[in-house]
Amino acid sequence: MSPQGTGSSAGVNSRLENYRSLTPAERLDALAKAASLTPEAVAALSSLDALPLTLANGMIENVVGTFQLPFGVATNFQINGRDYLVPMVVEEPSVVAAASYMARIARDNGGFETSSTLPLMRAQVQILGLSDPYGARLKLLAARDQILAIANARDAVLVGLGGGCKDIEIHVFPRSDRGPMVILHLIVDVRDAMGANTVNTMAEAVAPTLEALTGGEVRLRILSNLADLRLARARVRVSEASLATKTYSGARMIEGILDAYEFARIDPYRAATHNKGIMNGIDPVVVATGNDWRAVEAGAHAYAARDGRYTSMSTWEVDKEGHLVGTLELPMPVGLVGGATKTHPAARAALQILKVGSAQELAEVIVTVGLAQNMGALRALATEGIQRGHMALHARNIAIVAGAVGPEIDVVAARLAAAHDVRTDRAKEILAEIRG
Ligand SMILES: CC(C)(COP(=O)([O-])OP(=O)([O-])OC[C@H]1O[C@@H](n2cnc3c(N)ncnc32)[C@H](O)[C@@H]1OP(=O)([O-])[O-])[C@@H](O)C(=O)NCCC(=O)NCCSC(=O)C[C@@](C)(O)CC(=O)[O-]
Ligand SMILES: NC(=O)C1=CN([C@@H]2O[C@H](COP(=O)(O)OP(=O)(O)OC[C@H]3O[C@@H](n4cnc5c(N)ncnc54)[C@H](OP(=O)(O)O)[C@@H]3O)[C@@H](O)[C@H]2O)C=CC1
Repeated sequence: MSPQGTGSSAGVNSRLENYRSLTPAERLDALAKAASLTPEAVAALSSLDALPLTLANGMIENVVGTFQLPFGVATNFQINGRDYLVPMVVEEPSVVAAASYMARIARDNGGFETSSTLPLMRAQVQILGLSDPYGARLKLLAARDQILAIANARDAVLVGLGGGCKDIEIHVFPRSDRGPMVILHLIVDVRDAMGANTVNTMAEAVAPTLEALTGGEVRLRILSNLADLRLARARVRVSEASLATKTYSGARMIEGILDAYEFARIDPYRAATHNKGIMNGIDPVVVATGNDWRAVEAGAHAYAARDGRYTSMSTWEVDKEGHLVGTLELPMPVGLVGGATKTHPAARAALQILKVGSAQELAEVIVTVGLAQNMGALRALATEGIQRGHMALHARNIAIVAGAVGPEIDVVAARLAAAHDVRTDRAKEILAEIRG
């Protein structure tokens, strides 16, 4: 069986109909054709040894083996008029399905729109032992060009690419439990890198000069994961009609989504779960592309608390035409070079599937998937509840836990889902019946 595309204006067609009903091998074949994958990328995705031990041993310490996770592809994404197939590495069922479903609805409404800022990262240098922190601030500001020159001397490659240290900021904490603190921020355009190593090198390089300029003593020299100058944004606008189901009207769906959003906006207990739903979309793409998901998580949650109160990362509202409008803006420090992006063969294959031309474009795609995932979860929660769709897909996991193998897995899962009774003990009973 082969999926049929329904056409798209440019390059890849992400509308792969019947994709879910294929076998993994057939899906990979269809993906290879749709995304024109190289034989190396196909081999990396089909191999049971996608990360050879020799490579793994070079990546971290005390390696004893490798750990595999499912690699799926979300379909239907259209962003700024261009189609994207989205690689997602995740252990949780219903995430890829929900992203694909919401992308399908968005696609029928013109797709997602995105934008982003320049890839600017912050490195912090902590200066202690000062009795005149405001005086030190002015000395540092006066030496701005000297500090930029020292930082940029550490990365000729980056400067040659148009990046490098562009500015400094001084943050003064006149009183702390450890005395006055002056924190110098290096603002660095890291181009297509995540940039942590790059900015850390620069922070360490400028430290002796900062001590000489201020008479203080430098302690920490490290990037900030609150990358609030490196933002990616996504917006979706969908009609009432496109949200309607057999059971719920579009108007009821929108009211439910607005109630759910308001709950997350005012209550941090709900906001944490709402935002986890957003990260359900974001982390799998970050992991698939070999990027640092801890950095992305840290930045996203810190940004959600930037006004001093933890709240929803996304917003949901209704425009004058009655359409539901969702937006998401997050720090998105991800790269196409550096870290594991070029080391891990499957991460290289993921970037080939995405066909992004810059780290900024990758960041925009990732934030879009987060917004789609949020819409999927709210749509389910605001009406039928999460369990029907999620547990039906989780049933296959439960079948495996109960001991089902091969074709038994789908048979047991289908019976669990049909009875809306997805439990391991029930799965064991069904398995015993099948095996006679
Ligand atoms: C799960 C669905 C999509 C089913 O929804 P459905 O209405 O049963 O789906 P459908 O069978 O009508 O299919 C519609 C589309 O969904 C996709 N789809 C549907 N099934 C599959 C599948 N098996 N494999 C691949 N794709 C699938 C696919 O794109 C398909 O269109 P097509 O392209 O075929 O024309 C829906 O119930 C849903 O979106 N639920 C939400 C799921 C979710 O949010 N999961 C996250 C885990 S729960 C959590 O951790 C977060 C949370 C919820 O706590 C966050 C929060 O509280 O805010
Ligand atoms: N708190 C945190 O989040 C921390 C994270 N990390 C880790 O740091 C790693 C990411 O650091 P990162 O600096 O991105 O990685 P790398 O140092 O591996 O790569 C960045 C370098 O690649 C070179 N480069 C080549 N082409 C480009 C291009 N187009 N754009 C930008 N740079 C280019 C640059 O110079 P050159 O060729 O001269 O190297 C640049 O300095 C991740 O593994 C992360 O986990 C580390 C410390 C802390």
